[in-house]
Amino acid sequence: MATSTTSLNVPSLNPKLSSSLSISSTPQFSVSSLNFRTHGRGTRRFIVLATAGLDAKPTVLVAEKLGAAGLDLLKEFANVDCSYNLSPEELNTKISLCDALIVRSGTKVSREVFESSGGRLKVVGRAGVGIDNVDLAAATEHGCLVVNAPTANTVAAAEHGIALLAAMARNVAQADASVKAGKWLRNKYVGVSLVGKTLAVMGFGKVGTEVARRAKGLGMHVIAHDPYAPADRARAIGVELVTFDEAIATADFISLHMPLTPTTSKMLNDETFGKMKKGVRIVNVARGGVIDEEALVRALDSGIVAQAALDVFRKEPPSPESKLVQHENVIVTPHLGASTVEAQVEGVAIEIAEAVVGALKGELAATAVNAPMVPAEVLSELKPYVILAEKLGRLAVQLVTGGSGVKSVKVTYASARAPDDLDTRVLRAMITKGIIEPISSVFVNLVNADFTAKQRGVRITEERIVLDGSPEAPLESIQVQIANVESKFASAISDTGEIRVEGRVKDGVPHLTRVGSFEVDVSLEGSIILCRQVDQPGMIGKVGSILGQENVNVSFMSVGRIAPRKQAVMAIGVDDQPSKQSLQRIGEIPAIEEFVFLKL
Ligand SMILES: NC(=O)c1ccc[n+]([C@@H]2O[C@H](COP(=O)([O-])OP(=O)(O)OC[C@H]3O[C@@H](n4cnc5c(N)ncnc54)[C@H](O)[C@@H]3O)[C@@H](O)[C@H]2O)c1
Ligand SMILES: O=C(O)[C@H](O)COP(=O)(O)O
Repeated sequence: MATSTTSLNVPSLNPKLSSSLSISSTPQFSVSSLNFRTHGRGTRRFIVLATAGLDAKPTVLVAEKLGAAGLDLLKEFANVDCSYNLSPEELNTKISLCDALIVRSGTKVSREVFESSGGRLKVVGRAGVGIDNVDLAAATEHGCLVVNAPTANTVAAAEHGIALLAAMARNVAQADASVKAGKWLRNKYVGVSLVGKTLAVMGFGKVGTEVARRAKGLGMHVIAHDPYAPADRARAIGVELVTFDEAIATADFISLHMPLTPTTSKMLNDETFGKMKKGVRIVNVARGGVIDEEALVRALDSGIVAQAALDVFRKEPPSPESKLVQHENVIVTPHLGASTVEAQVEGVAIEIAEAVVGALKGELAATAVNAPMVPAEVLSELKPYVILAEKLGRLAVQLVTGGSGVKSVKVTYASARAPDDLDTRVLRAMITKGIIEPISSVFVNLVNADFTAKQRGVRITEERIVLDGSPEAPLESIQVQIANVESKFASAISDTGEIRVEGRVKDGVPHLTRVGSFEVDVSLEGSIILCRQVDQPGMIGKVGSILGQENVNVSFMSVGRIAPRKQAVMAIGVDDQPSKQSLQRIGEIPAIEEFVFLKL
């Protein structure tokens, strides 16, 4: 049965999106724009979650206990529903009313959760490090950002690892139980010393490093195995990085600190236990799944493993009858690694609340785990190009004749920057968004852009033209070409047979500068009418007067022509949508050979 405390009476603070850039207006809380804010956090890296239309409070479901400091932060911005111990069915039902979900390790955020959310769930916040309880693939497919709190429980977990190490070596738990049972077994509980022993730290990340530091302070010889850790970081604290086999073969104690992934799953198994020093002692504050638990029982029974201290289990809570839990040489704790007052009341709670609120506001998420990381300063510089990219995608796809099928898109960036100095992932994502959103009900953001394109069979290739000259601006132009399609505006087809639109940023404003083989210049605001005509005097006036009669404001007009009195393309920017009748009258102007109305 779920316990539920809901706090909805929070101050009527309307979230303000600072420095925000709304690219399209879609319903509240739908993720459909990119917002930028530089946090001034030095070199931290960020990704963008696109969020739009936040003119009412979002709802955050907190499904596991979160520290008060975090809840207070959330309540300043959102309606907060604290509902603990939800069954999977209850979670699936509730989730469709929530914009964000915060969990710890006790809640499985499965594919069904994302499917049940009906597209409303925008952020999952994991109040801790391990994200093995969140279906990341499903989150990404649904455009849902997953953020975690990767730093605030590091010391707590490391201290728990050391606590278990010492408690195991000195039989603290067993001796405590026996004294409480009225016994006094001074000979039975003789322990082993830590000083001078070799500790193998498996996974030399944040927690592993802190465990290593502390173990060195206890006089242990520390080695570590981590295929991805830099050797100089290990050397700096006097730890040698070794191979997996060397680590397990030489260690008196093994402490596990790697994440649970398909590669690390059951990495301690019958075979690897067989390679260990007889009498090895194992501490696990990482994840239960990295050990084959049945194999560990066999290794304990055979004496290969003298003792084990376990904070985590494949299935939590483990069955009370579990042979492993009941083994006399095993001590256990109920996944307490992160559970200190310092880590939970403030640390993790604040870290995750800030990440979730920031993501809901459309700010840059520093701790996103399922989206590409793009530095804030890069995003800030690319801001107008991001708008340009989406609008070019949107224009290009509207030029495709219905039923043609968009399969092959080529994006060409012309820039004086060295290729390594231009990160185009956000631009590619926004072009994808521009192309896919007008032709489907799928909502696209930086999280799911590549996945969505792949799923719809749209192949997006990118090409760079390296220009001479000053690399002041990141880009000179962006060109979007759609191949193997017919166009409802034949003039948009380039001499090489693709639909082609090109744009650039002028004075911070995105402009359309080429359609097919015609050069134009129209700012990408409002909507655009493209007309092909025989170049002759009075055309601008004729079209302008039809629009004027309907009070449609013309923001920009530009004519691109092959040669005087030959074919020309006129691009007309309009603030409002003209009526069908007006568009029809424009089409009936004798010199006009074809025209198209495009919404931006
Ligand atoms: N018991 C708890 O309450 C508790 C608390 C915090 C963290 N944890 C667990 O500890 C893990 C580590 O946390 P962290 O903050 O140090 O994460 P981290 O990402 O900083 O470190 C994980 C390290 O494991 C390494 N690694 C990955 N694959 C490996 C492999 N096959 N072999 C060896 N090393 C490998 C990575 O390179 C990385 O350096 C988390 O994933 C989480 O599951 C548990
Ligand atoms: O991965 C983590 O951060 C730890 O396992 C802590 O999990 P918890 O938040 O459920 O205590």
